[in-house]
Amino acid sequence: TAMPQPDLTALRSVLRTAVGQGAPGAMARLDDHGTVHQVAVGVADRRTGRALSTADRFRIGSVTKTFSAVVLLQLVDEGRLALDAPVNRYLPGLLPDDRITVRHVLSHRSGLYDYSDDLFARSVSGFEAVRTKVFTYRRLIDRSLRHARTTAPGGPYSYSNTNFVVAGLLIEKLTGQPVATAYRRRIIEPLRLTDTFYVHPDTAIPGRYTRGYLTPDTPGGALVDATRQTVSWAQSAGALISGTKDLDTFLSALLRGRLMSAGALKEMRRWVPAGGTQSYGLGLRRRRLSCGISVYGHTGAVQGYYTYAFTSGDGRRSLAALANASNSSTVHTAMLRTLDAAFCGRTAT
Ligand SMILES: CC1(C)S[C@@H]2[C@H](NC(=O)CCCC[C@H](NC(=O)C[NH3+])C(=O)[O-])C(=O)N2[C@H]1C(=O)[O-]
Repeated sequence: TAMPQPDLTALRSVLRTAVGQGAPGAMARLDDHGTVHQVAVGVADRRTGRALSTADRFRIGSVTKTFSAVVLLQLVDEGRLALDAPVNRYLPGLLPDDRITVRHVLSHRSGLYDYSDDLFARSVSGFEAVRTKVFTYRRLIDRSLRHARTTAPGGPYSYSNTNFVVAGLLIEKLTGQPVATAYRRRIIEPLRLTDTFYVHPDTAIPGRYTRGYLTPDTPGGALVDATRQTVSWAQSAGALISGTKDLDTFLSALLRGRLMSAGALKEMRRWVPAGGTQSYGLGLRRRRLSCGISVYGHTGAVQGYYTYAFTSGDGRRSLAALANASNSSTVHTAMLRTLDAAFCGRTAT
């Protein structure tokens, strides 16, 4: 079925609402069959008042999980990884249960506890305690294993950053390279993503970027400039830096089958329920929108930055949206409506 025309008036209005709800800035880049629409509202820097631009780079949080899943599915295509093999076959002794498979990890059905729940129970002090810290993957996994598992392997979806730290370990073990090299050689260079970087443990965002602001838990508290951080608590689960153009390019290429075999993409799109109108595949979300259209991609929430990167089933209409705020359910709820404006158009309810 033909997709409704995007509603650019609604898109601009939604971004203004997000800024009205406390985000210093909000922006979106919509690539509709090659016709590009770009909207930016508010500021990239509260101190200087510099206007936000869709050319500004930002931290994409868990959209990183989709990049990590792509690398591992390419390794499946290369015959170097089996989705239904135990993780411990590749990383002997890592996990306390040989029944946890690679597929369980990539679909958040491993039962591994999410260590970040402990880290950020108190948003600002939790962030300040780790913002310049450098963790090893194994230290993060050790933090998770101190807790009981949330489900038996292969049980219901239960989102956990720990799963994509395991994914990072698998990438490094199977490629013999750091994840930065795997992202660069397998995705960034082939797609010419000139705004996409993995700089961990460096805290600086290369080139031109928007600052990111963490909303404190106490209502009315001062925003915290969270721009400078290692994101070492997340790494292969959330430390990539990118831009709106690159995210549109990446999601479109992914859904158009340019990053892996048709078989591997089919595996990536085997869905499990993930709450509400969402499903989860392998490092990939599917959201069914108010008009019944489903879109494919991932959201990201890292201190200071909310990212929304989704494309249509045929990969021909892609939206990348960003608010330089976080820990704000009102901003997040507003920003989710960029998807309805972009893909449902005037039929959005
Ligand atoms: C499932 C999510 C939303 S959370 C998960 C991951 N981000 C994190 O796990 C960081 C959570 C702390 C972020 C922080 N929140 C707090 O400190 C709350 N106490 C803030 O908002 O700045 C990511 O990114 N994912 C999003 C995803 O996949 O969409």
